[in-house]
Amino acid sequence: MTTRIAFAEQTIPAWKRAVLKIGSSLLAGDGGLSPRHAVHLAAFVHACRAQGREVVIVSSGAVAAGRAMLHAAPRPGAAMAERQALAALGQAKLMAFWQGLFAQPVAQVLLTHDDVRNRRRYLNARATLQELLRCGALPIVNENDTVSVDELKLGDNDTLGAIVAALIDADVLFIATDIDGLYDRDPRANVDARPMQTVVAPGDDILAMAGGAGSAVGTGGMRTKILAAQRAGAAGIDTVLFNGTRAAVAHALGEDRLTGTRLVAGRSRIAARKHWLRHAPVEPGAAIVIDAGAAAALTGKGASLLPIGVADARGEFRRGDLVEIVRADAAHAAPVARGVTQYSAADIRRIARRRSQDIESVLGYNYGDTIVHRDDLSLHAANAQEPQDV
Ligand SMILES: Nc1ncnc2c1ncn2[C@@H]1O[C@H](COP(=O)(O)OP(=O)(O)O)[C@@H](O)[C@H]1O
Ligand SMILES: N[C@@H](CCC(=O)OP(=O)(O)O)C(=O)O
Repeated sequence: MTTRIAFAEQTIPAWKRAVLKIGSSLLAGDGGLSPRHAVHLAAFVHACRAQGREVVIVSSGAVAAGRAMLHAAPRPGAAMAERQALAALGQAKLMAFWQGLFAQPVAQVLLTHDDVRNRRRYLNARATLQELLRCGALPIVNENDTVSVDELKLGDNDTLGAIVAALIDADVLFIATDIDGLYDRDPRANVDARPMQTVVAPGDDILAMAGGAGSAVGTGGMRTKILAAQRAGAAGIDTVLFNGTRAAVAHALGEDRLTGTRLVAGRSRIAARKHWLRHAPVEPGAAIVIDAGAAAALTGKGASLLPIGVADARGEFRRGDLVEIVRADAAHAAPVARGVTQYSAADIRRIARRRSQDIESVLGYNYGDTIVHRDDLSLHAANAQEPQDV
């Protein structure tokens, strides 16, 4: 009998914020949700939080939980409406299941494709997740299956994990599954499949190694995990695949020791973000108009843009749009920078030249002290004092 070659242990870089995606294959037992593997994953999350690290869970399992409530068997190819109904039945069970494994409050976050495609909803989802982390809750994300018809569907929770990782600016995406990691061939069909321990910038050759789901409850298989790693990598985020059925593996991971596959992003997070800021289309005709003092603060001090240095807003744009930042004095006509605005044009006209502390009293609400945060801002080449990527 041939024994499959085992993965060796490797150290992964220290991280502060992570997404942990947990597949149905780890949660669904014979009679619905089973804590058998989940307890080890909960212990991993607990250990990370005890070290001051932040974790957002992306958990599958609603469909499997709903199915168990109806005592129905898995049906590959079940109609969309059937899966949606099962998810609606099982989602509350899934949250109760996780709450039973954690002392701190868990928070349910359900997302569809629309929530991340639409810039404003994206920002609102991000703000909610950040606030949940700040107040010490444990966010547990799933796809909002009830309303996810084809064009809204993210498709699988591996993709959702990558999207959430980018959304919260995570350092790493952990994907817990029922196999030790990525092999160079589908290990179900090939006993001599070889472990892939570290892959830098996984491309199509790596995708070609990955097959479909391994169980009746899993949906995407290794292929969607590699696609998720590519998506996370485009945002500069590493992905780690590990076997969530093995308590010792989950325990070691809490100490940055990995037995599994590390898929390393081909670019840094800052480079990915700056690249997007520099190349994404801006709102046509829209600009935030700033004074000379603000221009000096942005270009010379690397500061965020505050309302005190804003003179006006040009054109119409909404919170979350990417807009040009220009100087009020006609002698400096070229744009200074571009950035993602936290406030709409209408709001900016009302809070221009005001102190950040006054935003709330002027608008009746506030989205923070800055009009454009430093991280959401890219200086134009003529002003840039930071290296430009391509
Ligand atoms: N090249 C490969 N390396 C590792 N696993 C693979 C590969 N190709 C296909 N698989 C299958 O992918 C399965 C994991 O995906 P899936 O069943 O969707 O689980 P989950 O519910 O955790 O998302 C494994 O059990 C394995 O059978
Ligand atoms: N949203 C679905 C999960 C879909 C999914 O991608 O499942 P899996 O392949 O097990 O991660 C559910 O909660 O059942």
